[in-house]
Amino acid sequence: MSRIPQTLTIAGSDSGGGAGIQADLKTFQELGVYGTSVVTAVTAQNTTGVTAIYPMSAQAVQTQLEAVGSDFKITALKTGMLFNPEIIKETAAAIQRFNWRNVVVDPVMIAKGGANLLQQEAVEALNRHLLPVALLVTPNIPEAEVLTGIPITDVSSRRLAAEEILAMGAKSVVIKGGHGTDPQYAEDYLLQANGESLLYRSARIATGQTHGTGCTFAAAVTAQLARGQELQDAIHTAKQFIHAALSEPLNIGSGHGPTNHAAYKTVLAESKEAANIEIFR
Ligand SMILES: Nc1ncnc2c1ncn2[C@@H]1O[C@H](COP(=O)(O)OP(=O)(O)OP(=O)(O)O)[C@@H](O)[C@H]1O
Ligand SMILES: Cc1ncc(CO)c(N)n1
Repeated sequence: MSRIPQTLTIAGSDSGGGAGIQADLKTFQELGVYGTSVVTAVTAQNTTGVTAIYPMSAQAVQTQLEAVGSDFKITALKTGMLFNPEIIKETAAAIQRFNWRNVVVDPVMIAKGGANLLQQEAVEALNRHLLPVALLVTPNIPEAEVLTGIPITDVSSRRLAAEEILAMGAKSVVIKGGHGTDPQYAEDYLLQANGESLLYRSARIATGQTHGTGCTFAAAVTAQLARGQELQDAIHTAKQFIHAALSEPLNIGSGHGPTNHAAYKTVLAESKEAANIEIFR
């Protein structure tokens, strides 16, 4: 009997349900993998913004990691909001202790409304402890700029920033283009340690309902890795998943609404083209 792939998200709780742990678990479920979770912080949050952050103690994170790691066979995991250096260190230590592979690091820093989800002094800890154990790092453009100190203004500075992130020890990086300035396309740029690069391009959807796009994208990559897909294909599926989730908005909340995590399955069931994603080498 083949067992369901088991995954883990180490992230913050979003009471609004569109980002963080909630987005991750919904995405895992939609893609047919079993999701476990380690909560790093509880946020009071909705589509209009974050009103409070309650970080867990390092010990609370460590004991959750122990509970998951001692029982489940985790074949892929993602990290999201980690908030402070102590939580980052506990996370990196558990990854090593349990010999977890297929580690996707989403270096969550700032919520769409501007709230700081990662303390300033945690950036160095992220670079030092987590990037070296990452199979894939998934910064958006501003996060890639903070990680590297390189302003991303064109394709060559984007490449330079990606190279710098690999130099910190990550095996691959995808710089997501949601924050890009191109009105026509949303492009995600992948660079791997072997020098191979790919560009995933979709049409840019004109919508304000983008709360949790980054979490959802990284969770979809994680689910596909757990299911045995190769990295380049896992990113392709994730891009299709987020494109579908943005295409069929739920229209809930009065601010930046959440994406529709169920849309990808519906699109597949109707055997429509999931999304026209162009890939350039
Ligand atoms: N308007 C859009 N149309 C199509 N795709 C989009 C759009 N906005 C974002 N995406 C896609 O969503 C994914 C996440 O990218 P983005 O840069 O928005 O992440 P993020 O800023 O980390 O998100 P968040 O912080 O809200 O969780 C990428 O695959 C990106 O190409
Ligand atoms: C808990 C949490 N994690 C990540 C994000 C980034 O979208 C958010 N807004 N909230």
